[in-house]
Amino acid sequence: MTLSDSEPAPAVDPEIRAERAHLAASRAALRRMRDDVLATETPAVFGDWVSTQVLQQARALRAEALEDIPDTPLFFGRLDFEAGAVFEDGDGHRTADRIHIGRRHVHDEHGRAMVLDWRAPISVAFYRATPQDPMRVRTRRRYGFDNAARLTAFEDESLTDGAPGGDLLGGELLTAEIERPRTGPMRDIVATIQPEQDDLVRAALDTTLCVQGAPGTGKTAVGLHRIAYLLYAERKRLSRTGVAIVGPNRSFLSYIRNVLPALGEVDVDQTTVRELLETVPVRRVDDTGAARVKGDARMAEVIRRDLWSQLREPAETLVVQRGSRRWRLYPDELRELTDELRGRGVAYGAGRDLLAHRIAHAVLSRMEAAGEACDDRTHDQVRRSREVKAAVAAIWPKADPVKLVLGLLTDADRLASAADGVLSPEEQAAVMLPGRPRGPKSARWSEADLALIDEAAALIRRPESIGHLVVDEAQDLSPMQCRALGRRAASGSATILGDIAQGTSPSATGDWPTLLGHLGKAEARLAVLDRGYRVPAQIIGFAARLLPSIAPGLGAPVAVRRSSGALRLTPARAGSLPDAVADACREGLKREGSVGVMAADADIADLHRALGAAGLDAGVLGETDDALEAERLVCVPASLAKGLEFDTVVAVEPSRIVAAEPRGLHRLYVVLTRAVSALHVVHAEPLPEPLR
Ligand SMILES: Nc1ncnc2c1ncn2[C@@H]1O[C@H](COP(=O)(O)OP(=O)(O)OP(=O)(O)O)[C@@H](O)[C@H]1O
Repeated sequence: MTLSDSEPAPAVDPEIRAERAHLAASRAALRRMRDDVLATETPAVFGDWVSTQVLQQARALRAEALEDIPDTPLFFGRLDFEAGAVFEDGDGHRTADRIHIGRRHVHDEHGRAMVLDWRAPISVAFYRATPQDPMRVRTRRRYGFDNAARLTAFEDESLTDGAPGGDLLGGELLTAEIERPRTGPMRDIVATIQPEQDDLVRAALDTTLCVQGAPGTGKTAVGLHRIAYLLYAERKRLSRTGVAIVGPNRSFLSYIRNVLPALGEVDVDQTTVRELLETVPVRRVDDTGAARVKGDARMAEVIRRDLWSQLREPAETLVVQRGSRRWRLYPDELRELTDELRGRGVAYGAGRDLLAHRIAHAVLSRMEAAGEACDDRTHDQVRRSREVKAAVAAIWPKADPVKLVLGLLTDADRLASAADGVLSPEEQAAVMLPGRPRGPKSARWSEADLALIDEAAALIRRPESIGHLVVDEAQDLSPMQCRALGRRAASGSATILGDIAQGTSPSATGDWPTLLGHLGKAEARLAVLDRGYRVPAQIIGFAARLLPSIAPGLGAPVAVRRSSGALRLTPARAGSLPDAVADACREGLKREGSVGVMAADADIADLHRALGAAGLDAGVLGETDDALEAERLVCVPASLAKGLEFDTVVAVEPSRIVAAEPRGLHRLYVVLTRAVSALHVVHAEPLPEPLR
């Protein structure tokens, strides 16, 4: 129906009108705050181009963080407190105690808060107050918005009228948010974070957290919101040391990339383990046996032994010529210096530098004893002399991590001596590199090799640590990858997120304490999330039939949603499978949201072609970074499904997904738990046994 000029516009509730006015005023205030930042002159630091650039970059980042994202409402809630709980003016005269809560802090030109940041301590009550413990809140208000971010509704919850609160906080607006048809990349959940999640989001920076959570319990959401929270609460500390999130692959990172910017955080490194460790190009996938041995923590001992076996017994007397005089250090003295350094547990590279210093020091002591005047310059000259350099090179040769691992994995005798008593002969044979690479560039490295190179690199020089590391899908990390990540958070803390039942890598962990031990974070706080916000109960019930086989002892999440008709199984004849898949896609596309067609990786190309022939345009995940944004219908190789969600999932031929890899049942569990509204299983072969 369209309104003609003569018809009056429908009356807007005065409360909504007032809230809209506050929203508009807040938006204007945010614009002013951003303009102010942009208008500040960054002082040109005289003659210091780098400092000027740093200041300008900081200003640009601040301005970017204050950008108003048009389809993201600036506030989403309001708390009305008991009078005097929050604000009190100078005369002791109490004013209205009301705060609007939003994604960032907004103030007017007098500095008065118009919207308070959800991360501020006072906002905690929005997420935790209940009628049993109202935290001085009288009323909690939540807002509803249309797709254009126009405020259209609100919902008040009285915390003082004695009515018992529900199990979940958020009432109908929460239900609407959870049931919202999914399209494109992930969104933040800042308006509806639940108490059990908020408790993890706001854990102190020094706490290393490990969250085991079934599919859809909000682990990724918790990890992202925790980053935003920590950057707010500990901005000073973290601006020096940094924050990073490590996800399983690029498609996943692309799926989550909008969440932190929507929360005003634009300066977080989002990466994969492979990218983090990639010092040589990866050109090969290891077979399961090799990957398992290379990922085993025993490899650390093999590498350590090989590196240190390069030290040589001092055999020759060092003679340093200074003017007409010669100064000697005998092999015994050199051995003593070397042993002392080794005993101190220094990194290999640092030990090498220190040896040169120690030798120079010993020579100088001799010179001084003979009455020569020495100073720092003399020390430097001796340390850098040809003779001292040659002695250090002979005793403590330079080491290169890539060459070390290449040498170890291409020379069976060298490996045998480093791995003696650590790896069995079969295990040693399994890790050897194929072919006869002539050098690091011609070797065909695998992803598991990267962690070995990183181990060697860290033994030579310890890497810098970052302030906080969030690792998602951590159950798939090998012990060697854990060590690599743990080193990067050695002086910081970490948030480790995962689900043992979704472990698909050859080295996937069977329990968290072991993995945390490899990370060097044995003291982590272990938490469990078990309320599922994504997958409807019927689908979870179906997928959970796999649990006794893949993760005995782990339960299914308690689904927050039921949706009738969410699960469909369609048996098809072999020849008509593509038609049945196309029909299922058409069915899914009738709804509002995204449709993910998931199949064994090897079947995706054929499936994509068949859909095209049936007149269905589909993207292929992994081929382009924006497949999730560009298309509503996306073909998803099973190996890339982890962490993602689609409104409808069409799971094609489960038995082939299972047969494709050793942990195929785990992979199938991941695939079956990606659907928000509907799961349609299409198969010509019999379903895997637990699903029959
Ligand atoms: N408190 C909440 N309010 C609204 N939506 C939520 C809430 N918690 C989680 N969700 C939604 O549930 C879905 C699943 O969340 P998320 O991807 O973080 O789960 P996960 O535990 O990482 O799942 P998986 O292990 O399957 O990858 C997302 O769409 C997320 O937005």
